[in-house]
Amino acid sequence: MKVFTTPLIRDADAYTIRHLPISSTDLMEKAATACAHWICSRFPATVPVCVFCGTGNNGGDGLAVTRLLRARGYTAQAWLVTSADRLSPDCAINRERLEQAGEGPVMIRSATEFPLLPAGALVVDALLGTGLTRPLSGLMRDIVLRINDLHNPVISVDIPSGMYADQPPAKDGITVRATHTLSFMFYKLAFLLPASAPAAGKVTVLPIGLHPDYIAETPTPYQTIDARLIRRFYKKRAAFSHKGTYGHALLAAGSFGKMGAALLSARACLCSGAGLLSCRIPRCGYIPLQTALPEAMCLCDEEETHLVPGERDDTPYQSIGIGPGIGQHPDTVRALEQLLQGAGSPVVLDADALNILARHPELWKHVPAGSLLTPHPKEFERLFGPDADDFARLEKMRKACAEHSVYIILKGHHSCTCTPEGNFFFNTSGNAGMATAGSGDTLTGILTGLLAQRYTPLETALLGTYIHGRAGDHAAAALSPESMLASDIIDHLGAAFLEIAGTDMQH
Ligand SMILES: NC(=O)C1=CN([C@@H]2O[C@H](COP(=O)(O)OP(=O)(O)OC[C@H]3O[C@@H](n4cnc5c(N)ncnc54)[C@H](O)[C@@H]3O)[C@@H](O)[C@H]2O)[C@@H](O)CC1
Ligand SMILES: [K+]
Repeated sequence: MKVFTTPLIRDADAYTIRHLPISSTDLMEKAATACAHWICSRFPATVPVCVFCGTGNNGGDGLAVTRLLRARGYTAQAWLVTSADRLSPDCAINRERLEQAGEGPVMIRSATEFPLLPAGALVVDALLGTGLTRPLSGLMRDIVLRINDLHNPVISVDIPSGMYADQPPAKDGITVRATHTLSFMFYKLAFLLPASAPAAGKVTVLPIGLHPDYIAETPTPYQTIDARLIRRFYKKRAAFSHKGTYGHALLAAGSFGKMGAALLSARACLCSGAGLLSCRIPRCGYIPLQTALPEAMCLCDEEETHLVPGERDDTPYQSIGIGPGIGQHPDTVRALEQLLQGAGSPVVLDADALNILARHPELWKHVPAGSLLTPHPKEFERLFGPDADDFARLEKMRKACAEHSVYIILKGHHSCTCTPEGNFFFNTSGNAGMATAGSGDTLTGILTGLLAQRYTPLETALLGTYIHGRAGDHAAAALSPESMLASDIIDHLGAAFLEIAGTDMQH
């Protein structure tokens, strides 16, 4: 799904009004109807609804939602927060409509007029939307602070009031902390970035009928990864295929005390469909790996405890994953250099392979074009230095991917893949239970397994992050986010693949 910036959303709005055609008031009615419908499908009419409105179009949405909820039998009350009486035209129309339908909004002109809410009330935040131009101050700030002090569920209309959609939060700025945000038509960039996203709570994108031509034809560097995108290139296995069809993967992983990382990535690689897997490991890992994963072949290094440069290996691997648990021994640095020099096609680099690269930037010249790097934020910082905010980091990712012709998957709640062309794909699957030891090793294994099956590096990044997250979601549903382990993610990869393959695979 495309992610548009606020100026483009406004263009989409204007284009829709011109070409459908539809009036801006009717478009607001559609948006408000979608919100009211969502509320009705989740909260019974016995729940009182308190709607806090501003004087722009976000406030207009709130006034319309109040009217629509009342029409469906809810006890809904609107408050209009304003220190002046100037309302946007559509907000003014909706104030009038609410008055005509019974009872208009109650004015709040000072924080002392903040109401005592009925017990168990649902709060709707329609104070400010994408028209935010400056940090909250004065009355608006006071009201948001009062809302944040409540213990009621808070539904933000379009975006939490006070949050910028396309720029970092202001220093000392405040924003409504929503339980749930109902975003019109698209995700906002802020919902996908760690500094702002938590305040949005759970985000639901509500279609409001913006013109499909505009959406299809307008380019944007930002997209979310979802099942629809994945199904465009997911390859079902052919009946007349053999293990060679699905590639031979090599994983260089493990050191003394960290053979678990090798084992996790190796299992994940095979469970993602690689035809054959060889594991390049130090000698100490031979018995555990062969015992725990008989499906994998082992290439043991001469050294007992860590990877060292070895003899030339001319096997034509379809993919090579390097990094889980390898440590940073000087011999391992040379082993990494040797592997990169011999690779010839894109590799997957993770964990200590990235830490070595950060300390030995001269190795960059050996990283094959199209390779996939999977840093978590700290590893990213070691590689490219610290950033002032999430947006500065996106810009740094864009430059690094272009300069080195690589794909970077910055791991996080919405893992973000950046391409050498400067496009960003945010993953939407996964959960906090995946913040557990070895979760990254499983991702490396999955990516190496997909690359072996001749998915392109971009397809590998998108399918890999998405399926890793979905497997994590299945694991969390079965075991709870607290109890699930990285190996449970691997155990649920099958459920995630079946989901993507569709129902015909399940019989
Ligand atoms: N584009 C769409 O898809 C649609 C958008 N609609 C709504 O329209 C909203 C945008 O409406 P507007 O552009 O009128 O903007 P807002 O409703 O966000 O507010 C704009 C007003 O707030 C003032 N303002 C800005 N920053 C402020 C601050 N820190 N403190 C106090 N006042 C401040 C502005 O000067 C302006 O008067 C969206 O968020 C959405 O809720 C819907 O009504 C219809 C469809
Ligand atoms: K809002």
